[in-house]
Amino acid sequence: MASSATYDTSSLPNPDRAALKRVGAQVRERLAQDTGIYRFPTEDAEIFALGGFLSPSECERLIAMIDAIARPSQLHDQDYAKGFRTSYSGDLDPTHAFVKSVSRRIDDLLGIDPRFGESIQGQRYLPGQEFKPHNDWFYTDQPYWKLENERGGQRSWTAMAFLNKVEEGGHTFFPEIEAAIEPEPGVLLIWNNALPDGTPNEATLHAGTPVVKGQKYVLTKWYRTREWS
Ligand SMILES: O=C(O)CCC(=O)C(=O)O
Ligand SMILES: [Fe+2]
Repeated sequence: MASSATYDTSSLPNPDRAALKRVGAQVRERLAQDTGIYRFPTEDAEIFALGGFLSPSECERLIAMIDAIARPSQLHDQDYAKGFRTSYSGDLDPTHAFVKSVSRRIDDLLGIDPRFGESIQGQRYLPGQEFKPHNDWFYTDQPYWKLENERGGQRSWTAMAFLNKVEEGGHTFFPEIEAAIEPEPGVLLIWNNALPDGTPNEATLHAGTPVVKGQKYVLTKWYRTREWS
Protein backbone atom coordinates (compact mmCIF):
# COMPACT_ATOMS: atom_id res chain seq x y z
CA MET A 1 0.00 0.00 0.00
CA ALA A 2 3.01 2.31 0.13
CA SER A 3 2.78 5.11 -2.36
CA SER A 4 5.19 5.71 -5.18
CA ALA A 5 4.38 7.20 -8.53
CA THR A 6 7.67 6.09 -10.05
CA TYR A 7 7.11 2.32 -10.06
CA ASP A 8 6.99 0.46 -13.31
CA THR A 9 4.15 -1.82 -12.28
CA SER A 10 4.61 -4.14 -15.25
CA SER A 11 7.96 -5.22 -13.83
CA LEU A 12 6.47 -6.32 -10.48
CA PRO A 13 5.79 -10.04 -9.98
CA ASN A 14 2.13 -10.56 -10.83
CA PRO A 15 0.85 -14.06 -10.08
CA ASP A 16 -2.76 -12.78 -10.19
CA ARG A 17 -2.58 -11.18 -13.59
CA ALA A 18 -5.02 -13.51 -15.34
CA ALA A 19 -7.49 -13.25 -12.46
CA LEU A 20 -7.23 -9.44 -12.41
CA LYS A 21 -7.90 -9.34 -16.13
CA ARG A 22 -10.90 -11.67 -15.76
CA VAL A 23 -12.54 -9.90 -12.80
CA GLY A 24 -11.82 -6.55 -14.44
CA ALA A 25 -13.85 -7.53 -17.50
CA GLN A 26 -16.58 -9.22 -15.48
CA VAL A 27 -17.28 -6.20 -13.25
CA ARG A 28 -16.84 -3.70 -16.12
CA GLU A 29 -19.54 -5.49 -18.13
CA ARG A 30 -21.87 -5.69 -15.17
CA LEU A 31 -21.54 -2.01 -14.26
CA ALA A 32 -22.03 -0.98 -17.90
CA GLN A 33 -25.51 -2.53 -17.80
CA ASP A 34 -26.52 -0.33 -14.88
CA THR A 35 -27.61 2.99 -16.36
CA GLY A 36 -27.61 4.69 -12.96
CA ILE A 37 -23.86 4.30 -12.65
CA TYR A 38 -21.63 7.18 -13.68
CA ARG A 39 -18.18 6.55 -15.15
CA PHE A 40 -15.57 9.23 -14.64
CA PRO A 41 -14.48 10.60 -18.01
CA THR A 42 -10.92 9.28 -18.20
CA GLU A 43 -9.25 6.49 -20.15
CA ASP A 44 -6.53 6.09 -17.53
CA ALA A 45 -8.58 4.32 -14.86
CA GLU A 46 -12.00 2.74 -14.42
CA ILE A 47 -13.70 4.77 -11.72
CA PHE A 48 -17.46 4.79 -11.17
CA ALA A 49 -19.95 6.46 -8.84
CA LEU A 50 -23.44 5.43 -7.80
CA GLY A 51 -25.66 7.88 -5.91
CA GLY A 52 -28.15 6.75 -3.30
CA PHE A 53 -26.50 3.40 -2.71
CA LEU A 54 -27.12 3.88 1.02
CA SER A 55 -30.16 5.69 2.42
CA PRO A 56 -29.72 8.59 4.87
CA SER A 57 -30.83 6.38 7.77
CA GLU A 58 -28.41 3.62 6.74
CA CYS A 59 -25.60 6.19 6.66
CA GLU A 60 -26.55 7.35 10.16
CA ARG A 61 -26.61 3.83 11.44
CA LEU A 62 -23.17 3.08 10.00
CA ILE A 63 -21.76 6.34 11.42
CA ALA A 64 -22.98 5.32 14.88
CA MET A 65 -21.31 1.93 14.48
CA ILE A 66 -18.01 3.56 13.49
CA ASP A 67 -18.22 5.95 16.47
CA ALA A 68 -18.83 3.00 18.78
CA ILE A 69 -15.69 1.14 17.66
CA ALA A 70 -13.42 4.17 17.18
CA ARG A 71 -10.84 4.31 19.92
CA PRO A 72 -7.64 6.32 20.31
CA SER A 73 -5.43 3.25 20.23
CA GLN A 74 -4.12 3.55 16.71
CA LEU A 75 -0.69 4.30 18.13
CA HIS A 76 0.04 0.64 17.50
CA ASP A 77 -0.92 1.02 13.89
CA GLN A 78 2.16 1.54 11.76
CA ASP A 79 0.39 3.73 9.21
CA TYR A 80 -0.88 5.92 11.99
CA ALA A 81 2.52 6.22 13.63
CA LYS A 82 4.03 7.35 10.34
CA GLY A 83 1.29 9.95 9.81
CA PHE A 84 0.34 8.13 6.63
CA ARG A 85 -3.23 7.49 7.64
CA THR A 86 -4.21 9.60 10.61
CA SER A 87 -7.91 8.72 10.58
CA TYR A 88 -9.44 6.11 12.83
CA SER A 89 -10.00 2.89 10.92
CA GLY A 90 -11.30 -0.53 11.88
CA ASP A 91 -13.46 -3.44 10.75
CA LEU A 92 -17.22 -3.22 11.13
CA ASP A 93 -18.49 -6.37 12.88
CA PRO A 94 -18.75 -8.83 9.96
CA THR A 95 -21.22 -11.00 11.88
CA HIS A 96 -23.72 -8.16 12.40
CA ALA A 97 -26.85 -8.68 10.27
CA PHE A 98 -26.95 -5.08 9.02
CA VAL A 99 -23.23 -5.02 8.14
CA LYS A 100 -23.68 -8.37 6.38
CA SER A 101 -26.54 -7.02 4.29
CA VAL A 102 -24.58 -3.93 3.22
CA SER A 103 -21.59 -6.10 2.39
CA ARG A 104 -23.77 -8.44 0.37
CA ARG A 105 -25.33 -5.55 -1.56
CA ILE A 106 -21.86 -4.38 -2.62
CA ASP A 107 -20.99 -7.95 -3.70
CA ASP A 108 -24.19 -8.15 -5.74
CA LEU A 109 -23.69 -4.76 -7.39
CA LEU A 110 -20.19 -5.71 -8.53
CA GLY A 111 -21.01 -9.36 -9.13
CA ILE A 112 -17.95 -10.60 -7.26
CA ASP A 113 -17.89 -13.85 -5.31
CA PRO A 114 -18.49 -12.86 -1.65
CA ARG A 115 -15.62 -15.10 -0.55
CA PHE A 116 -13.17 -12.75 -2.31
CA GLY A 117 -14.30 -9.69 -0.33
CA GLU A 118 -12.48 -8.41 2.75
CA SER A 119 -14.42 -7.29 5.83
CA ILE A 120 -15.88 -3.81 5.49
CA GLN A 121 -13.70 -1.15 7.08
CA GLY A 122 -15.10 1.99 8.68
CA GLN A 123 -13.10 5.19 8.83
CA ARG A 124 -13.53 8.45 10.68
CA TYR A 125 -11.48 11.56 10.01
CA LEU A 126 -11.46 14.48 12.44
CA PRO A 127 -10.16 17.95 11.46
CA GLY A 128 -6.53 17.69 10.35
CA GLN A 129 -6.75 13.96 9.68
CA GLU A 130 -6.07 12.47 6.27
CA PHE A 131 -5.07 9.41 4.27
CA LYS A 132 -2.01 10.31 2.20
CA PRO A 133 -1.77 9.30 -1.50
CA HIS A 134 -1.58 5.54 -1.85
CA ASN A 135 -2.60 2.64 -4.04
CA ASP A 136 -4.99 0.02 -2.66
CA TRP A 137 -3.17 -2.71 -4.63
CA PHE A 138 -0.18 -4.40 -3.04
CA TYR A 139 3.44 -3.97 -4.06
CA THR A 140 4.43 -7.56 -4.69
CA ASP A 141 8.13 -6.85 -4.20
CA GLN A 142 7.61 -5.74 -0.58
CA PRO A 143 7.95 -7.98 2.53
CA TYR A 144 4.24 -7.65 3.43
CA TRP A 145 3.28 -9.33 0.17
CA LYS A 146 4.29 -12.77 1.48
CA LEU A 147 1.41 -12.64 3.97
CA GLU A 148 -1.07 -10.90 1.64
CA ASN A 149 -0.31 -13.47 -1.07
CA GLU A 150 -1.44 -16.17 1.34
CA ARG A 151 -4.50 -14.19 2.41
CA GLY A 152 -6.17 -13.85 -0.98
CA GLY A 153 -3.57 -12.28 -3.23
CA GLN A 154 -3.76 -9.01 -5.09
CA ARG A 155 -6.63 -6.54 -4.65
CA SER A 156 -8.87 -6.17 -7.67
CA TRP A 157 -11.74 -3.72 -7.09
CA THR A 158 -12.38 -1.17 -4.34
CA ALA A 159 -15.83 0.01 -3.23
CA MET A 160 -16.01 3.03 -0.93
CA ALA A 161 -19.09 4.80 0.40
CA PHE A 162 -19.38 8.31 1.78
CA LEU A 163 -21.60 8.43 4.85
CA ASN A 164 -21.85 12.17 5.50
CA LYS A 165 -21.26 15.65 4.15
CA VAL A 166 -18.01 17.30 5.25
CA GLU A 167 -18.09 21.03 5.94
CA GLU A 168 -14.68 21.60 4.37
CA GLY A 169 -11.95 19.33 2.97
CA GLY A 170 -11.96 15.54 3.14
CA HIS A 171 -12.19 14.89 -0.59
CA THR A 172 -11.21 11.65 -2.26
CA PHE A 173 -8.51 12.85 -4.59
CA PHE A 174 -7.05 10.99 -7.58
CA PRO A 175 -4.03 13.13 -8.52
CA GLU A 176 -3.15 11.20 -11.70
CA ILE A 177 -6.56 11.83 -13.21
CA GLU A 178 -7.11 15.16 -11.47
CA ALA A 179 -10.40 14.18 -9.88
CA ALA A 180 -11.32 15.51 -6.45
CA ILE A 181 -14.56 13.98 -5.24
CA GLU A 182 -16.51 15.76 -2.56
CA PRO A 183 -18.22 13.51 0.00
CA GLU A 184 -21.94 13.10 -0.67
CA PRO A 185 -23.77 10.82 1.75
CA GLY A 186 -24.88 7.50 0.27
CA VAL A 187 -22.63 7.73 -2.81
CA LEU A 188 -20.61 4.62 -3.59
CA LEU A 189 -17.33 4.98 -5.48
CA ILE A 190 -16.08 1.90 -7.29
CA TRP A 191 -12.76 1.51 -9.05
CA ASN A 192 -10.65 -1.13 -10.70
CA ASN A 193 -7.18 -1.21 -9.15
CA ALA A 194 -5.83 -2.92 -12.27
CA LEU A 195 -5.61 -2.08 -15.95
CA PRO A 196 -7.66 -4.17 -18.39
CA ASP A 197 -4.58 -6.36 -19.02
CA GLY A 198 -4.32 -7.29 -15.32
CA THR A 199 -1.41 -5.00 -14.39
CA PRO A 200 -1.80 -2.86 -11.24
CA ASN A 201 -2.82 0.64 -12.29
CA GLU A 202 -0.69 3.55 -11.03
CA ALA A 203 -3.42 6.00 -12.08
CA THR A 204 -5.60 4.72 -9.23
CA LEU A 205 -3.32 6.53 -6.77
CA HIS A 206 -5.66 8.35 -4.39
CA ALA A 207 -5.83 10.19 -1.10
CA GLY A 208 -8.32 11.23 1.54
CA THR A 209 -7.40 14.92 1.73
CA PRO A 210 -7.26 16.52 5.20
CA VAL A 211 -10.59 17.35 6.77
CA VAL A 212 -10.57 21.08 7.47
CA LYS A 213 -13.93 21.52 9.13
CA GLY A 214 -16.40 18.91 10.37
CA GLN A 215 -15.83 15.16 10.30
CA LYS A 216 -15.73 12.59 7.58
CA TYR A 217 -17.06 9.02 7.69
CA VAL A 218 -16.52 6.43 4.98
CA LEU A 219 -16.66 2.71 4.58
CA THR A 220 -14.40 0.71 2.31
CA LYS A 221 -14.57 -2.81 0.93
CA TRP A 222 -11.61 -4.26 -0.95
CA TYR A 223 -11.76 -7.36 -3.11
CA ARG A 224 -9.02 -9.93 -3.66
CA THR A 225 -8.39 -12.13 -6.68
CA ARG A 226 -8.66 -15.25 -4.55
CA GLU A 227 -10.57 -16.29 -1.44
CA TRP A 228 -9.78 -13.84 1.36
CA SER A 229 -8.88 -15.07 4.83
O1 LIG B 1 -11.23 8.51 2.73
C1 LIG B 1 -11.00 8.52 1.53
O2 LIG B 1 -11.46 9.40 0.79
C2 LIG B 1 -10.11 7.49 0.93
C3 LIG B 1 -10.12 6.18 1.68
C4 LIG B 1 -9.22 5.17 1.08
O3 LIG B 1 -8.42 5.46 0.26
C5 LIG B 1 -9.29 3.75 1.47
O4 LIG B 1 -10.04 3.41 2.38
O5 LIG B 1 -8.56 2.93 0.85
FE1 LIG C 1 -7.44 3.69 -0.60
